[in-house]
Amino acid sequence: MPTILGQNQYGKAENRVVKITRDGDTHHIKDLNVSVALSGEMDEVHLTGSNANVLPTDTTKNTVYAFAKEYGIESAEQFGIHLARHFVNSQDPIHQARIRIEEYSWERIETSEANSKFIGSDDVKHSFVRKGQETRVSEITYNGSEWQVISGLKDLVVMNSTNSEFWGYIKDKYTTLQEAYDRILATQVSGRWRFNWTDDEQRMPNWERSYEQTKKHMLEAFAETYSLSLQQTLYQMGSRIINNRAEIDEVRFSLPNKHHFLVDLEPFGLKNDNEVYFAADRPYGLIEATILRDGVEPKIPVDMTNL
Ligand SMILES: O=c1[nH]c(=O)c2[nH]c(=O)[nH]c2[nH]1
Repeated sequence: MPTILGQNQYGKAENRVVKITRDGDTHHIKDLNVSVALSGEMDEVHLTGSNANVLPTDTTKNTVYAFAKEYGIESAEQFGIHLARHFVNSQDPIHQARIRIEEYSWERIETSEANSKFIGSDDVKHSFVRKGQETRVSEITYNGSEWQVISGLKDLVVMNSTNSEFWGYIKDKYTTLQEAYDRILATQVSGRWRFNWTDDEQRMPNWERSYEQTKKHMLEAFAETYSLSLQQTLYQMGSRIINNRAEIDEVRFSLPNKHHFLVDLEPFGLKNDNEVYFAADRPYGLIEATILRDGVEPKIPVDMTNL
């Protein structure tokens, strides 16, 4: 039975590229998910197995990272135009390039005036929260006499583009991790906090204001902590809440370490001066801990996935 090869395309999908532009100590982020699809004279590779017309998908991936360095990422559109033009103009067998780009937007974490004075600058210029609302969660339990209220949030994505190090850890025969003295620290915060209000008769917290303030303290602690580990940052976020919110006795965080690896651009004759990163989605480190007011019993479940 004769068969016909129909439409076909190929390339590397979902190249996660993060570009940090450093303007003094003010940093700017571009965070893209870039998918490349090429088509052209590709009959042979499908029909006979000859790869003579195939630019490897691996090369298309490398090109994305190299172009982030060479041309910068002014906008997704401008970046996509550079890539598409390059693939079509540089390789005769490639007649069409389709570049699809998703862009994740980031906003700066604002720190309050008092804290800014405390850290001696107007604002933290390297701390960001990803746009798009987090999910706010709560769990209310009542047994006829006592209340337990736990509130929290999930899917709040934050990043520090500097002021994070990780070194001095155990090295055994399986350790390959290089010590880091200036790395990106990024996480998707899942946090729960338990109120000490248990009784109708007592004054009830202002739940809305409490949430806003708790989130603010948590974000400020993330932005202002010079981090030697995500564990240390987590503890600072929790204790900042306990110290500033009298209505909360216990905080638990589950923080995935969203790793950003510097891309090796040396093979392309380019220097990567802490600018172009590969944002890996898995596996990830998972750092979890509870922070308690002194003398208080822990009640937030260790596993918060169903909370
Ligand atoms: O902040 C970190 N804590 C760790 O425990 C850890 N482990 C690791 O490989 N990287 C990191 N980073």
